[in-house]
Amino acid sequence: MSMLEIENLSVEPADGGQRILNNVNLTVDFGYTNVLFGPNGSGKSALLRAIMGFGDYKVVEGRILFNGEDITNLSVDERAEKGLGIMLQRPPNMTGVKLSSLIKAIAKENMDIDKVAEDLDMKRFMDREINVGFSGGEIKRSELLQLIAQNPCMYLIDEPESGVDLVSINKVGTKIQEMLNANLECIGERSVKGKSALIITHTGQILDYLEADRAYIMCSGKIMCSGNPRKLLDEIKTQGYEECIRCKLNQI
Ligand SMILES: Nc1ncnc2c1ncn2[C@@H]1O[C@H](COP(=O)(O)OP(=O)(O)OP(=O)(O)O)[C@@H](O)[C@H]1O
Repeated sequence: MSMLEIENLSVEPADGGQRILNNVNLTVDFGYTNVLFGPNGSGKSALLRAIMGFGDYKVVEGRILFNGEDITNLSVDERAEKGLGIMLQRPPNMTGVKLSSLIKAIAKENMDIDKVAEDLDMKRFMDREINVGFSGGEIKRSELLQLIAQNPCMYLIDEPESGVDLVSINKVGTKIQEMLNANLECIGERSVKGKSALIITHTGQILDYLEADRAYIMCSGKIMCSGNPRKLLDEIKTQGYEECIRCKLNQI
């Protein structure tokens, strides 16, 4: 059994429209960090949002298993209680809500969140309204702080490096790896010490700071292949995503 198992998942927009994900199969084993590559509009964010259970998508086929349990029809908060957490690509502004208030509400007792805030250079943002006027890098670091505060067993991370300078990518990537390695029991009904992650990355820059075990390539809402993250990234850099179809033929 893996921590996360996506079985034959097909997803459509909740308000109707064309299918976004088609028969997606993907797993993340206990203690593994997997990455997801794919061109713009291929369905990567939709997959992460569907795993977390956001209402903008409806599952029309397949299922999502977490720690062996079918969570396909659970609400977002039920999934969060079971140990899933997400760092969004474009989180909304939360006018009127200070970052410190949200962190206080969500932080788990066993988490030294002051230290995390300091390491992410977020202490000076604690009295500010969440994301209001934040730069691209500040939004990412704030999102990561919120994710870590919840201490989930499974980190779903959408493009941690987009719009982020090299120093911030270093901070974000290093902190993700540190938290994944931390010998700290994460939340969920089946608490485990080995946390797992599924990370969307376009450039692969984050791979300079964290160890990824397996990569998947998604094109047009389908998983085309999987394999060694560095090897697949090199193939994308030299041959582009057009090779996805050929890749499908050589599927691992
Ligand atoms: N609610 C929705 N209604 C209609 N179409 C949608 C909806 N959400 C996503 N889509 C479409 O589904 C496709 C996949 O979107 P998604 O955001 O998952 O792509 P992505 O791979 O994360 O792209 P990027 O790398 O640009 O962030 C896109 O063509 C997008 O326009």
